[in-house]
Amino acid sequence: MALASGVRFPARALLRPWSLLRDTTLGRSEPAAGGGGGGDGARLFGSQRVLVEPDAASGVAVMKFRNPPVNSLSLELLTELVISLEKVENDKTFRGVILTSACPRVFSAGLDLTELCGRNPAHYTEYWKAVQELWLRTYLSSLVLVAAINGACPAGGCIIALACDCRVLADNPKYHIGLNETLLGITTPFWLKDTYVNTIGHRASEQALQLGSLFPPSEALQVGLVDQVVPEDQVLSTALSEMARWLAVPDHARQLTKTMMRKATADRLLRQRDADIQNFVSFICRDSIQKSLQVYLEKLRQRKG
Ligand SMILES: CCCCC/C=C\CCC/C=C/CC(=O)SCCNC(=O)CCNC(=O)[C@H](O)C(C)(C)COP(=O)(O)OP(=O)(O)OC[C@H]1O[C@@H](n2cnc3c(N)ncnc32)[C@H](O)[C@@H]1OP(=O)(O)O
Repeated sequence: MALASGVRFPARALLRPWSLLRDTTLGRSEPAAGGGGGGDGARLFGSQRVLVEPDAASGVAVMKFRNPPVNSLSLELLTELVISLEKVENDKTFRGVILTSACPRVFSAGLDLTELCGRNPAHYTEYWKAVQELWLRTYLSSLVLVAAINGACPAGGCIIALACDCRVLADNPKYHIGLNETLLGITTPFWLKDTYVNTIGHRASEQALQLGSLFPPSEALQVGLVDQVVPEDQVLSTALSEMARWLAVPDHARQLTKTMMRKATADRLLRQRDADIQNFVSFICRDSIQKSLQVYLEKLRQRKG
């Protein structure tokens, strides 16, 4: 699939990209933002793991991750998110997207650890390209992106939220957000570190990244990781109000300003994408890293039982 940033998608997506977008119940979905959703528009954008509720009247689409139980970012979910975002972005009806979760209590558990364990280098290469692609597409999107964080938001979940223009978090002490990679025995790639620094500053990032801090809502607000913390049942309505505030600004001026603010960070990755992939693959293939990840995954599984 030819995308602006040059990423190649899984063979099945390359052969039949829309095979990933079959399904769905989308035509029957609830209107997103004050009516007008559903119908053919919804059918056009949604997929099995990404539910899209478009509202042509407001120009806003609500995009819900639907990869139970915890919206882990599998290769399929990453691919479907990129395709859905691209389709919304290419439809001039839309000026904004709200990213949220259709799974209870979890926004996203981050990268799918089963994609990082026990696979071969070709798989890791394909997977990391898809991670890069989603980040570039969200971080550089000309649309206004608002994260309506209605659940736990560790690691890769936080990365998606950080790429948005604005973050609204539900006020539930269980809904932690942050980059906890070090606790898994892995490190954060430089471009995600840069995004963290851009959001919460150097000193706070230095501490939080090394400690693998996951912040409860009040602390996330205090450190500037999120912009608003609101009662759980008001997350979506607050995200829609935030969206209206951002959409009140003329698109061209806002988009140019966004590009001006984000270009240097994105360019750092764009200049060395292949090297970043190679770094990732050789890092993740190390026996010690594989062992750490497997121990972490096993702990997660046991915690449940
Ligand atoms: C030198 C060069 C360096 C280059 C760069 C190198 C490396 C880059 C590193 C890449 C960055 C990685 C970032 C990541 O995103 S790693 C993923 C980190 N994620 C987490 O730590 C979150 C783990 N999950 C949780 O904490 C919880 O699941 C929860 C999200 C808080 C939800 O809790 P709960 O509702 O109680 O659900 P369970 O814990 O019972 O989970 C249900 C089910 O899901 C499985 N699972 C959970 N998270 C993941 C995951 N991320 N991937 C895959 N599977 C996951 C969990 O094991 C349960 O499965 P079973 O039902 O089979 O037991």
